[in-house]
Amino acid sequence: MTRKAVIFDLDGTLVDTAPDLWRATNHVMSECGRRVVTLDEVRAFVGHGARKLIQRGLKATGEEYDAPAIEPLYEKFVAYYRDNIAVGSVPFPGCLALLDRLKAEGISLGVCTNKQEGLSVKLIETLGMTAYFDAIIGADTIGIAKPDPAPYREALRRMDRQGAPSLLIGDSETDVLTARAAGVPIVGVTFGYTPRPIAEFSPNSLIDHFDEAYEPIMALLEG
Ligand SMILES: O=C(O)COP(=O)(O)O
Ligand SMILES: [Mg+2]
Repeated sequence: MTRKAVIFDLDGTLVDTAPDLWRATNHVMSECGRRVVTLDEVRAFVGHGARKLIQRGLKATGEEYDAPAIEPLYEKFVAYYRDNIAVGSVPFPGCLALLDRLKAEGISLGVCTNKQEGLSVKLIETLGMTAYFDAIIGADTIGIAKPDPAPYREALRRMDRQGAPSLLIGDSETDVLTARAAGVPIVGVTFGYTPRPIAEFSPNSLIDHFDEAYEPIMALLEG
């Protein structure tokens, strides 16, 4: 059996979660008497967890709140999002076919996200994707978020793939920095959420669609 591992970012990489993150953000914005934010705005706010997403929404629509004042908004956001986690969220085109193909090769698959672990597990379950993954690590799993490499390494540890050839697939600068810090290659996807195109951060490989992902993944895992 191969000892290889592929670890995926979640928001903007495996799953197009923006529609539901957008609704949850506007739920909180309206509580604060703010204007509605657009879907494109929310796509640029994602990447550093829900607290940062809310703070960016507040900044775009008026005054920012200080950290303690974000907490009740965060609670409201999470409660709403948990109940509406996959209303409009779907895996990106070609995602499931790629996961099937990698799994058929015996490659261990994991998730390393800055979303909360509980929300990530619920989203993946709701979309019927649980069986693909040997580990799902969120920002709160070990209390350390990407771009620190610790959550990536924790995913490998739980997958029993420490020291094995592995790589990260992600959509943002955070993912590129995480992979660099972990000393592994990064495949960037161009269809995700990032204020600056991921190409600017020079990922080892860049794909526009999951149909293009298999060959570069296998080549990078061969090293
Ligand atoms: O929840 C976020 O802000 C980011 O999540 P991701 O790390 O899966 O892109
Ligand atoms: Mg992402």
